[in-house]
Amino acid sequence: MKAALAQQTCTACFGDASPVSEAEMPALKAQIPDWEVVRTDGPPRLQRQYKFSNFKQALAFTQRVGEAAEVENHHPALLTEWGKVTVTWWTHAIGGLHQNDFIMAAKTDEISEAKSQPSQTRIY
Ligand SMILES: C[C@H](O)[C@H](O)[C@H]1CNC2=NC(N)=NC(=O)C2=N1
Repeated sequence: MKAALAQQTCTACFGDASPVSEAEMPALKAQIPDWEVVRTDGPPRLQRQYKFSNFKQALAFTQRVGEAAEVENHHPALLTEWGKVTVTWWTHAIGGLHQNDFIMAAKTDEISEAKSQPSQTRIY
């Protein structure tokens, strides 16, 4: 069996890479059930909103997702608000959805499930 999406790594993606086909979509989508495929306004995108109890936690989550994006060289749109973060994944190079977007959506879910880091102790 293929490794779970969250355990996979992104492949380098260029303009000639194949987008995920309509036939492949259901099996991938089933692994990230809380994500929505948004098809309005431009390329199809994967989108999910995560809830938090304050701005600080939302910002810390945003930072962790950003760090994962840098590791994989695949970057989301992140909207950080009081108590919520909206994460949107798509592949700019192909103007659509690539396997990388599904991998990163699964990794984002894992980050949200990980115990949050204790906040830094202030020394001043
Ligand atoms: C040059 C660099 O590898 C590319 O611009 C990467 C960076 N991060 C990216 N992120 C996303 N979401 N799509 C891309 O096509 C993309 N391309």
